[in-house]
Amino acid sequence: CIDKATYYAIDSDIEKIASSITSQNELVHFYGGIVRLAAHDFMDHDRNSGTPYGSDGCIEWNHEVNKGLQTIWCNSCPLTKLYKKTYSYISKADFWVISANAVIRQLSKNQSFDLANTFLWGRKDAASCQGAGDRIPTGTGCREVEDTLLDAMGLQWRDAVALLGAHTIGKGHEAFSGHDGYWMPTVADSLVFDKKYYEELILRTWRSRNIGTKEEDFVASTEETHEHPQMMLKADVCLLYNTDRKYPCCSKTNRFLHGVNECDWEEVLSNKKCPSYAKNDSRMEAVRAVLEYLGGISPNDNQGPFYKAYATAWFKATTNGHDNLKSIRRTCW
Ligand code: HEM
Repeated sequence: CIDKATYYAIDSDIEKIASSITSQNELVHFYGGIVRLAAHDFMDHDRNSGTPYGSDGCIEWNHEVNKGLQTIWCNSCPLTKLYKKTYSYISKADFWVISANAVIRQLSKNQSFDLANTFLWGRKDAASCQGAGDRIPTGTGCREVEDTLLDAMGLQWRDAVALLGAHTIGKGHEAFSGHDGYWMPTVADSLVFDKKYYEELILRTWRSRNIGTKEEDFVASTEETHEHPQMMLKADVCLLYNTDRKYPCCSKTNRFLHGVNECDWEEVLSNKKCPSYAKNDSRMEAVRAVLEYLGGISPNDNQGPFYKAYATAWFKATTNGHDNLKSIRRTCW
């Protein structure tokens, strides 16, 4: 049984670990890594396979795509130690989802976004999940998002767009995925779970980076990126622009900084505008979702549409493939 007291005890234990981390950069990775861990556990679900996997506490740790997760879950990692010391009577899969829920609550605006009411427990851990790593998307674009999140996991575009909004927290690492940078302009912004991901996506000039390598992605053209590069994956930018059709490209070709076109800082890309989707393209559903989660005309602080969609998508993703999960009780006694 998992009751409310246990659920919130995990939340507060994670807050305690976070408060002991003094470096902001490490804190960003601690928080971001926990949500990524839960996501990698559920993104291997394939409803069309004889081995559907999903949220089952099983990850192919040595797979390239999971690099970096071992800094969150390992014998000496605070999260793992917490689990082993106090909560090992519940499944790892449940613990990872509760931990990610805790991160999201703690980093949400006014700590108001609490996923406790939609949390279900009872996931069972799998001892092995061979091939699971091959199912996790690496960021090549929207064909891959369709294959994984839509076709295999059975989600809608609006769910996929909401889940990718989690990139508002955390960062990419040169040493792990090879994608170096934060999705947000500042480290402080990367510690807030809000709709800023969509604002950044739509408002900035994004130009292709790492062209011709397997780390192809986008970097923001902005003077605010002094402390670190601000980046987006192809899987992020393709929610608005058809980067599967044209890459390299630049999202806004008519902006200038110090007299130089923002697309032409490293490569000349001002003649390669990222194409919009045709009106009848099924991916317009993704574009419409991005616009919806902006919450109205900018600037505004309306987190409602994003939080609502995220809760729906997160529920589907974390319960996928399970049919016997239960709500948390008021008390187990
Ligand atoms: C198409 C799907 C996705 C792709 C291609 C993708 C790709 C990536 C990549 C390449 C990184 C950087 C890893 C590193 O270098 O440390 C990353 C980090 C992250 N991802 Fe995703 N991701 C996807 C979906 C998701 C989902 C569904 C979630 C959660 C709902 C999520 C949450 C995160 C978070 C929070 C981080 C930051 C990790 C940290 O700070 O260490 N991602 N993702």
